[in-house]
Amino acid sequence: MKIDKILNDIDEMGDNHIASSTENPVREDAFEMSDLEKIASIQKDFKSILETLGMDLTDDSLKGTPLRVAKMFVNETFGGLNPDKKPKASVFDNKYKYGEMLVEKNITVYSTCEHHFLPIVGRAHVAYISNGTVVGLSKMNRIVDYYAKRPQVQERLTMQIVKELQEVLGTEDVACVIDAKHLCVNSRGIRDIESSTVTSEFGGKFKEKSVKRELLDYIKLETQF
Ligand SMILES: Nc1nc2c(ncn2[C@@H]2O[C@H](COP(=O)(O)OP(=O)(O)OP(=O)(O)O)[C@@H](O)[C@H]2O)c(=O)[nH]1
Ligand SMILES: [Zn+2]
Repeated sequence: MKIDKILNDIDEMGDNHIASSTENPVREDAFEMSDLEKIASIQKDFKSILETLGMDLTDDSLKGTPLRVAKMFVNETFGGLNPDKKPKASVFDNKYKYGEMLVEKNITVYSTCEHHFLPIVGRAHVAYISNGTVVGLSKMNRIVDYYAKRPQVQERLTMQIVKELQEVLGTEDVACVIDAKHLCVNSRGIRDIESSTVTSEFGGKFKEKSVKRELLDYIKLETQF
């Protein structure tokens, strides 16, 4: 009886409380509000922030800002919090039996640092080795963009991209490297305009030294943004 209860408690914790480390910390009731309701609520809250800062919301230039920001947050900047917007990745048979790695490099990353709500701007390089299935090239860019459009830390974003492509392609052999500037580091705080952050996740064969080396040779991290 006692052991049943313990097992049951663990089960419940698994279902309800322990988010896997690659998931964004999103509340379970996050989808109870429609996008329109979210926009209305953020509009009110952002107006309040501007008023607290002492801004005159009757000014022509400012009066539309709360609604503008609310729409931008829900539809654009944080659109990736809405699972309905997850890209449908069309996959095809690898009929031509292409057996080398495929690298989609220099994918634009616009994300938002979840600590300061300032932009993260950079490039993602995504690679996979086909296990019989190939994916439309643009879908890799779309997957990057979907996960980027959330409050993020770069480490999690990198892992989410790899995990999603592993599921889509049915193979562990997926890798992602992101090189990005965090405006919270560049424009405030330490104000180091030159520094950027590199994160990587190497799955399956990409853990092997020679395969990893090949990928790093292709992407040569010299991208300027
Ligand atoms: N690991 C990681 N850290 C991040 C990322 N984006 C921002 N940060 C860091 O998160 C940290 C937050 O630290 P805090 O000390 O709570 O914030 P703060 O007082 O504003 O820190 P400063 O930026 O040093 O002024 C900072 O060091 C940021 O540089 C990210 O994607 N990954
Ligand atoms: Zn930050």
